Amino acid sequence: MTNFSELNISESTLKSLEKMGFESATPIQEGTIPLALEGHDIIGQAQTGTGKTVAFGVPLIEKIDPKDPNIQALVIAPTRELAIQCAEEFNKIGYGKRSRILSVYGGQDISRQIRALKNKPQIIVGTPGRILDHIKRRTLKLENVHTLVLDEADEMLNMGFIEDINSILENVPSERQTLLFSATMPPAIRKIADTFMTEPESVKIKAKELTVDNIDQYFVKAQEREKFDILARLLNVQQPELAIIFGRTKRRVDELSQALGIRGYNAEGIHGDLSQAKRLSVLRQFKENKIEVLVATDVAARGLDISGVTHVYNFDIPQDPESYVHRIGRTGRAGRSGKAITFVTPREMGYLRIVEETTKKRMTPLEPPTADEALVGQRKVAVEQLQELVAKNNASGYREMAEELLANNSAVDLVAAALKSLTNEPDDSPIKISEERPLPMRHGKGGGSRGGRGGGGGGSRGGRSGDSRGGRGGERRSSGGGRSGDSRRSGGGERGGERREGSRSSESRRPSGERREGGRSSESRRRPSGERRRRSTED
Ligand SMILES: Nc1ncnc2c1ncn2[C@@H]1O[C@H](COP(=O)(O)OP(=O)(O)OP(=O)(O)O)[C@@H](O)[C@H]1O
Ligand SMILES: [Mg+2]
Repeated sequence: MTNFSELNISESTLKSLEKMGFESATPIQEGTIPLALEGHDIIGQAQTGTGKTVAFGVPLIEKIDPKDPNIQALVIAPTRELAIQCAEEFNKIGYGKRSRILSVYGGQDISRQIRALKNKPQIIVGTPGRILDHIKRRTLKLENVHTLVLDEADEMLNMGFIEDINSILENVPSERQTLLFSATMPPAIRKIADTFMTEPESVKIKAKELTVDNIDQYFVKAQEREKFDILARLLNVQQPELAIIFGRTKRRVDELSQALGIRGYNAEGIHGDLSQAKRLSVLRQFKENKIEVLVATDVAARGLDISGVTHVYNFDIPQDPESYVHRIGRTGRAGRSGKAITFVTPREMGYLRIVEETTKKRMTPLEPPTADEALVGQRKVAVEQLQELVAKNNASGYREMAEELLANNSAVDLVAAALKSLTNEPDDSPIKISEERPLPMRHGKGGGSRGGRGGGGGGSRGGRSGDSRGGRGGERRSSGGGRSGDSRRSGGGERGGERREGSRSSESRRPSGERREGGRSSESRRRPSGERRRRSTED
């Protein structure tokens, strides 16, 4: 454990870190901060939730000249929420130096941002589309930028932002320091490094597994139509403090959050078709524990740091192992423990194996709880609630009524009735969740069956290049349309249900005729150039 004071950090920043409650540097911070302070370009890789933001945030803040009113640093992030979160973290790190930080992202009134840009921010954190928009409007001047950060660069590549980033960088001096960070570094990241960086130093925190140890990983094998009831029972039995449920499409997220609401859970959905105000308010309520279950597309998979997330459920297994790593990484952060439960249909078992091969970690099979077990879970909560109420001792207004009731009934009957009324009994109100098509058949690298666990993946449909793209006739999506930031965010031309938001999942909808290469690395799944589409909603 290294103390921050050993890392050549200024007094004011050390004070900020202390104020943030950090005692010692995490390995990625220890590995990158001194190198970055020496001016090297850096590719930093470390598991989810291990403090990468501070790893680039500290050198960034250290390099800001407080007397220089120009924009000195630019940080690019793939989603709006992440841009905001980074800016908030920098505000804390830069507290002592009074650094001026501004986030710019799509979905927020641009004239407000233009006014804010006039207040001489020194650091800009933003999403690619909106940054580009400001450049085109000449409201963002980047000629004095000396430090550039790409957070979750591989995701920006997946989302088709590479051209935007290229255009942005034409406006940033080539004489600069570039820092690039992510928990996963698929081979395609090399391309970004070659394009945007100068002799980068790679700092990879060696770990046996790609996922942190403190996340217990399970899978539940179930048919598509059984998944919702199993999910509801799992929530009853596992009693998460805060849970994130990932679904594959926006429609899925809408249906799931509604269905959970009907069954009595405090759930809300978040995806790219919601207004920015709604996205932010849902996230805020979740952070404040006013919502217990957040249902999300991959828009919430990267980088978001919400303490108290004890469970992540992959209602749909993600298509890419990288997406899996980031999704489950929303729990088990900063050394806390967490549980990740992934639903997989028998047909999709091949994906599970690919995920396991990538993470180098086996998931434990989990038997779906029975309705009785779920009921036991809910009753336990009712007992706890009742005990809490007694402990609070503020029900004096009810004592007289209680005595009356006790005069005419047995105490046991009364308490039993009270418990029953407090129990959210698993209810069977019919819920309609549209069935998702299973992912195309796919084998794990090893291919063979694993001791009766899987079985499923072996199909005969020549899957990889074929069935992934066929079939979903009538699907449309915005083609990226106008180049300026806002135009492509709304995703207005897309159809309600059919869209996928997952990173590379859009691959599966490529018009036929384009071959998807086999192999499991995301390099091999990268879209051929010229076919770069962005996920429509995130800038
Ligand atoms: N030195 C430290 N000591 C204790 N906690 C820390 C330290 N550095 C960062 N943290 C906390 O750890 C949590 C995770 O940090 P951060 O969001 O930067 O992770 P990350 O590595 O970027 O994860 P992801 O890959 O998911 O983006 C945050 O709540 C952060 O405040
Ligand atoms: Mg991060």
